[in-house]
Amino acid sequence: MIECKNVSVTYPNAHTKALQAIDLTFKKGEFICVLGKSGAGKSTFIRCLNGLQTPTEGDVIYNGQSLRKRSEAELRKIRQHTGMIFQHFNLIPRLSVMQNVLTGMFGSRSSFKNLIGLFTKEEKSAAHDAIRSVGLDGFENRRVEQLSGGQKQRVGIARALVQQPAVLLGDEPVASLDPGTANQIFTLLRNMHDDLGLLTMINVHDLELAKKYADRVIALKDGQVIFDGPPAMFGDLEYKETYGETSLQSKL
Ligand SMILES: Nc1ncnc2c1ncn2[C@@H]1O[C@H](COP(=O)(O)OP(=O)(O)OP(=O)(O)O)[C@@H](O)[C@H]1O
Repeated sequence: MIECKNVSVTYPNAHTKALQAIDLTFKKGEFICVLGKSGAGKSTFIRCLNGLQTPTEGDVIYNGQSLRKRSEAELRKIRQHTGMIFQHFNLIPRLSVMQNVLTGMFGSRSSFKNLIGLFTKEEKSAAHDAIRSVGLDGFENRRVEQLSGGQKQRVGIARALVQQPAVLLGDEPVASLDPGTANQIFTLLRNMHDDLGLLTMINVHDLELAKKYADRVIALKDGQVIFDGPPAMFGDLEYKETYGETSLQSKL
């Protein structure tokens, strides 16, 4: 479904590569967590998968289509069914929950319709359904700035849902949340993943979340893949190699 072929990224003026020759294939139905310490390349990697970041070498093949040399309009079309959720939610704080969720449909509508903010009954009904499915029934008209972090991330997930996603990407979506809320968000994501048969890929700092929810773990270090396998195989040695220190559990 998504294939990375020898993907490298070197940022302008950087001395080292943020990603180095990544060769990986991801299939529908996989729930993947990407681990790595700060600066390992996790965000760069996730952003390459939907064309937000262009590899300086190599290519990303998305459903058989190369993302290389695409115009912004072509990329928007290709990623129409790729939902993305972010650490800081990327919502519009002064707008309502409903208005924020409806922006998830922008990619499939004309710019004119988006500009005048005209939505059909069916579109509004689909947004209502998404809001209900993330547990925010009754919050439709609430301004997003009045919500808690966990509720904001639910809005972010509802916005991704109305895109009718085939792929869901998360760039540290629970890094700003307390452990209990982080678990609730991961439960919601996992249920959504299973119900819709998605390909889900999420950057996460917390190994316990990765072990609890993922089918596959990828660990990055200095822009290279140092582990790719089932969470159960990611032990103390792998932890030490990834983070450069011993896991808390093995110290206890
Ligand atoms: N826009 C940029 N310009 C220059 N260098 C960048 C840019 N974005 C990231 N980098 C560098 O690329 C490397 C990988 O960064 P990236 O943000 O992908 O890591 P990360 O694993 O997501 O880190 P974190 O967990 O802190 O978000 C780092 O060395 C970082 O400093």
